[in-house]
Amino acid sequence: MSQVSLAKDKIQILLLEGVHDSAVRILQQHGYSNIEFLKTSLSEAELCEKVKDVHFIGIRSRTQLTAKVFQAANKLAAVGCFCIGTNQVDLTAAREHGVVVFNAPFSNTRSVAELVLAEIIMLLRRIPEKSTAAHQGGWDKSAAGSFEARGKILGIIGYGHIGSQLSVLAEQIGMQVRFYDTEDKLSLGNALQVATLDELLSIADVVTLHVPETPQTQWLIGAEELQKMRPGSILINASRGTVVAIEALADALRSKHLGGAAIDVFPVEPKGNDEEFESPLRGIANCILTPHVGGSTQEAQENIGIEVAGKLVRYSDNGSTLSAVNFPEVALPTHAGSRRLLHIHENRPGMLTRINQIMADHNINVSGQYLQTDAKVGYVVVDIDTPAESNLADTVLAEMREIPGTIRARVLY
Ligand SMILES: NC(=O)c1ccc[n+]([C@@H]2O[C@H](COP(=O)([O-])OP(=O)(O)OC[C@H]3O[C@@H](n4cnc5c(N)ncnc54)[C@H](O)[C@@H]3O)[C@@H](O)[C@H]2O)c1
Ligand SMILES: O=C(O)CC[C@@H](O)C(=O)O
Repeated sequence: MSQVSLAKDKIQILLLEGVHDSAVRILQQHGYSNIEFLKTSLSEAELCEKVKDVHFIGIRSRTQLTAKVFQAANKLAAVGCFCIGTNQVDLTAAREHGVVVFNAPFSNTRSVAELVLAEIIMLLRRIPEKSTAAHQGGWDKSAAGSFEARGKILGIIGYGHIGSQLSVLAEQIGMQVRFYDTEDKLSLGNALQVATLDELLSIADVVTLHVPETPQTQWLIGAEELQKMRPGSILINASRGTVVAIEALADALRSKHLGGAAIDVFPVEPKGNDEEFESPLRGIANCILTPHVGGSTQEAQENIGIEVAGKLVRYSDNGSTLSAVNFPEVALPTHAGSRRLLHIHENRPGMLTRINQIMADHNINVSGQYLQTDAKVGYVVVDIDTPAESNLADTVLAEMREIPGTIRARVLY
């Protein structure tokens, strides 16, 4: 057996932020037993120390994988984001270090959509403040300021997986859906796309945000945009905390320009359940504050665990990068009966020729070859017919590593 391919029990896996047990189960079922499981996230300094020996890391939304962390992570092959958002990972730095990043693009979509639908109804009925009053011994039995959702206009910003799923659910309770997206989107049911954000803000009774965190969505909703919303209307944000200027929102709620808000994500979130949550929104009436739990249901977390752990296993066992978010995608058949070599390199001309020259020099029979590139990175997978006990794969790997522009190369177990 090759000296350079790592036995599965030597492959170190670090799972952070209490990812669901289903992830551990899947990894163990596939022979990966060297798993460290932590309930919390780690700071950059802690990560830089910890990742030195780690081959695979699993995180959720709190752990920041910065360029510095990738610099320290010499052995890291892949990152699994056990969530939808990948803004917490420096995807460029990961790619430059040959680290493949996976996520779960729709495992918690339904959970977020259901929570937002519930919040729409609760806020239109002013339930948060009535409930708070009742807990304090009050009895606010009144219809003033309480409305049905039926017939109201729901304005969705970002009509992707979550936005469009919510659109379907909201129509089922009689809401009229309008949406704004920077891309042309297929409208589901009777929903209609509007041309500008301003138009959406000026017509909607409820505005809800479902955009990713990008430079374009940072502070997308500030004081000016809030002023453009209809008096008494409602704002919901379960996307990312940097999308809404939170002080401006607090002002708009205190002045009663807005009738209510539900916020699940914040510019700064506590690192763990023991840290105090600070926000200018605390104590404001008709404002639901939730601790970033839009996707936190048993169903979603279990599915995410299975999906992302499965992607890590397929990459580790087979080299498959299908659905990676920062890497050329290659879907590969299994490689029973051959040794599989992976070569990740800067996308320069002539790389494949050089790899094939090494095979020719050793008179190796190549039984399969796969190449995928993007603007920056090339990914070549080569299956070679060589007996398991031969050290030829090690020799070839060593020579492949010498090719200028090589980022990372390995031979699969
Ligand atoms: N609160 C939670 O627990 C939770 C759970 C899951 C996802 N999220 C967040 O929700 C976001 C959306 O998830 P999704 O699965 O629907 O993503 P998605 O990629 O399917 O959809 C995002 C949509 O936003 C649109 N968009 C991008 N920039 C825009 C802009 N500037 N203006 C208008 N539209 C814009 C895109 O074209 C796309 O249609 C995720 O990126 C994540 O940050 C939060
Ligand atoms: O579970 C999490 O930490 C994040 C959930 C959500 O924001 C996501 O991006 O999927």
